[in-house]
Amino acid sequence: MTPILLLGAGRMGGALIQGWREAGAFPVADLIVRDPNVDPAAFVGALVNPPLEALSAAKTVLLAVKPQIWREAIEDVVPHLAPDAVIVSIAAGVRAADISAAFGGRAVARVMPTTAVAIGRGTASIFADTPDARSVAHALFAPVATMVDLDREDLLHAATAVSGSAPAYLYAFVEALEAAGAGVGLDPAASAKLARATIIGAAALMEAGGEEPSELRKQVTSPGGTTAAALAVLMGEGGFGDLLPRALDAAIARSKALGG
Ligand SMILES: NC(=O)c1ccc[n+]([C@@H]2O[C@H](COP(=O)([O-])OP(=O)(O)OC[C@H]3O[C@@H](n4cnc5c(N)ncnc54)[C@H](OP(=O)(O)O)[C@@H]3O)[C@@H](O)[C@H]2O)c1
Ligand code: PRO
Repeated sequence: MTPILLLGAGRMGGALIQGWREAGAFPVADLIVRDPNVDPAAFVGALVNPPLEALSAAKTVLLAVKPQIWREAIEDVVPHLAPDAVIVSIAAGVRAADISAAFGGRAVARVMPTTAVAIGRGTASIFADTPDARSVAHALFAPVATMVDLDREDLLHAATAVSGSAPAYLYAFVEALEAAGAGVGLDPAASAKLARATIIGAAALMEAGGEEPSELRKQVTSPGGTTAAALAVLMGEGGFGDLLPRALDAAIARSKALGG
């Protein structure tokens, strides 16, 4: 399945390269990077923006450009690809059938990853047209992500809302917690330190103990105590139970729109 051609090496393509490097998954010499403004020094050892003729060596093509420009980004590439190259797209919303048609009928897998692939702790929701394409997607993401196979392509919209976008929800929560802590009198630096360490510790505890989030929540929530008072706000009317379905609906609608 190598060499791997990355069309786009921005935040997500770059995160994958970093994760593969740290996991020792694919030698950097097996990577071909095509991204017009990339600094070759960031990908030493890879073939960076080679002449189009060199792209015929690629066995796997990772489509990692913005959904809005994917068609123009592949136009001059497709005629140079090997007939049996497998396409793996991480572009939000863009349908496998459209990608396959634009790539001359080649097999396609779609993956919705998260940025933590950079440290081998990503998540990857995977859908593929064919078993071979699914195997290629598995091989790309197994070294850096927890994988979930989807048996219907339309579920990728939901997976994007629940997983691909979700790291940003957590970071927004931490930002808000830090700001709220400063708002109730903590020094901003102390609030940031407390908020970040608390969230990281809580996530680590969830991972280490294997207990349900609801059980862990109960362990923190003394009857009639401070946590119960705060959760009445966060989980009451207008709280998480209302907000998250609305947020997921918004992400899903945007994912569908990006697919055209
Ligand atoms: N970021 C995430 O958390 C995440 C998660 C899951 C999936 N995705 C998907 O991953 C894809 C990339 O997202 P991203 O966040 O990595 O965006 P990004 O940081 O903008 O990366 C895209 C890269 O593609 C480059 N590019 C532009 N035109 C190109 C062309 N013609 N050929 C090759 N490369 C080209 C861009 O260069 P310039 O910046 O110079 O234009 C940029 O470096 C999107 O489709 C997105 O839906 C992202
Ligand atoms: N980042 C991409 C977006 O915001 C896809 C999921 C994460 O559209």
